[in-house]
Amino acid sequence: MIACVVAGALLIVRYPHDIRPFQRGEEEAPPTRAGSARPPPPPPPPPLLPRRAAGYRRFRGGEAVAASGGSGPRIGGETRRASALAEELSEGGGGGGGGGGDTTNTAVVFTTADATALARGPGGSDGLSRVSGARRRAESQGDRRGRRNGGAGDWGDGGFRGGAARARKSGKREAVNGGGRAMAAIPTFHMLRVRKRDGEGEPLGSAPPRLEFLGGDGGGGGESATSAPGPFSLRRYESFEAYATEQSASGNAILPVPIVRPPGKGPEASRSIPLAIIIGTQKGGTQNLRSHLLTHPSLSGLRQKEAHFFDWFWFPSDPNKKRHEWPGDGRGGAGLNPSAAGEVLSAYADRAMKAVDPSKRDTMATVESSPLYLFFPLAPYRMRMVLPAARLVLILRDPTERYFSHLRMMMCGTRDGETFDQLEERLETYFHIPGRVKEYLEQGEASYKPYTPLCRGEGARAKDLLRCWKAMVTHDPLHRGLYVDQLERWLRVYPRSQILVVESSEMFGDFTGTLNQVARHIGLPPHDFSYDSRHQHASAPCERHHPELFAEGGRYSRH
Ligand SMILES: Nc1ncnc2c1ncn2[C@@H]1O[C@H](COP(=O)(O)OS(=O)(=O)O)[C@@H](OP(=O)(O)O)[C@H]1O
Repeated sequence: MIACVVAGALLIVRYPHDIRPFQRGEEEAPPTRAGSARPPPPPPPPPLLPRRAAGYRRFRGGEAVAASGGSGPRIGGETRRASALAEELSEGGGGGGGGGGDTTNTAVVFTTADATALARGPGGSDGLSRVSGARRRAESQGDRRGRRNGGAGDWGDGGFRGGAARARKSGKREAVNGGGRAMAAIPTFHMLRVRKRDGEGEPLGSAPPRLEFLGGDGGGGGESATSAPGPFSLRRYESFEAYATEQSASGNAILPVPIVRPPGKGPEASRSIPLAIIIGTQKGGTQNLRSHLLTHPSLSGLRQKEAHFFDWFWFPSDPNKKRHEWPGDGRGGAGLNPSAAGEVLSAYADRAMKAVDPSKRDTMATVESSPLYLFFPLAPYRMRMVLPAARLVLILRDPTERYFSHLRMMMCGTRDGETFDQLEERLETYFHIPGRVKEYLEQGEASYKPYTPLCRGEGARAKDLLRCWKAMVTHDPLHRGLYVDQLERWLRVYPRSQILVVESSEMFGDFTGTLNQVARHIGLPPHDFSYDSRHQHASAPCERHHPELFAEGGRYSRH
């Protein structure tokens, strides 16, 4: 019995399956029999692409149409969820009602797996066989571990272990690169539009999901889009606690943005919390958007672009607290009382409002942008606890474009004294990046399964979401493009009306138009924005360090 328990515990330590959002079906690996000398069998390789047929026939609400306007192929169960979410995102909220007929075009972002299905075409199996081919090649290298871990990825042993890293270390780069040569182009078509047909859509869920760890009134998720937040105003409060008290009494009503000046201190000590928060996506054009918004006369600047207050980089001042603990995380649904919320807001103001532009000190309203918020599973819940009326802005970029932008950024990021080889090694260890990019993406697709309901926030508690996070982040550049799951979590806690979703491509095509749209959403008075290309923060210059790696056929090329 004891041996059994120990063996079971070892299994859990070796393969902490409950932190693998995509692999929960495998989590019940049978424990070894007590007394057996044989080591526990390795877990089966992760399944190939998720089965698609089941959900999709039931989806009658939307016809996937390629952004180019052509009829798209029929796509699977995950898409159904994405499409249902799209309805939620569409003007007027989710559900089958509402007039307009065949008119609603909604930005939807599909997963890489969906994109593979698209690339494959209706009824085709090419994508699957390509992935299988890669696995077979890995097997033929005779490296079982490479097959298990490198062929499709493995979340065990404290992180994603890639065959690429191992093959590279053991000089077997062929094992990694060889598969890439035979593969077809990476599907790049990850963003579609869904044409919703009147009355046929299946809503995401008519009842708002109950928030189990946030507590309170169950959050705003599932509420239909009612009114836009409206113009913002500023009000001076004695303390953030006073603001939090009023906020908690007023439910989700949008209160004036609080300005608090600590007693006995001068105006330079005044703080306010940001008026609006750009929550992502990383590499979506967030810096450019924020920089331009801050040219608005009603807004002040911040020293840091990213406050990282609600995410992993939250550093509590109390050294006894673990870094990842955030006030309220462990309260099992009790949420925060106004006094605790006041403290949190004060810390947020300190952090986000560090260096207000002196010439604009009277304005005291600003915009924060931390693109990690979208991806960090606890961020929506944390934010909702203290900022139920936040005005959120979300920029979504084609996941493939986003991925390559992310990659270019990382490949520029050598630390002091670090050689490029060392940088590659480091990224390999953390994110399993090198090897051929094509293969990396295909491996990601091969191992992709839709997030579990838990990792999408259904019934999740803080500790569950932290586990999900640890699994996601090991494959960060790929997973950040899986927007559906990320959005679902936000929509559980914030009403649709508070989240403005902008597509990068549209923003890049009409920047001032987007600025006006965002300004309206966050309640700024109209302003004649002009575009300044110096704020773009393009990562292209980094490519120049190693153009051969990014050129066609190079290690980081798209083809
Ligand atoms: N106007 C316009 N036109 C075209 N492209 C634009 C524009 N504004 C921002 N960008 C591109 O957005 C990428 C940077 O995104 P972020 O600022 O969100 O990056 S970060 O998350 O803050 O690191 C970065 O993408 P890449 O150059 O592809 O890496 C920027 O070039």
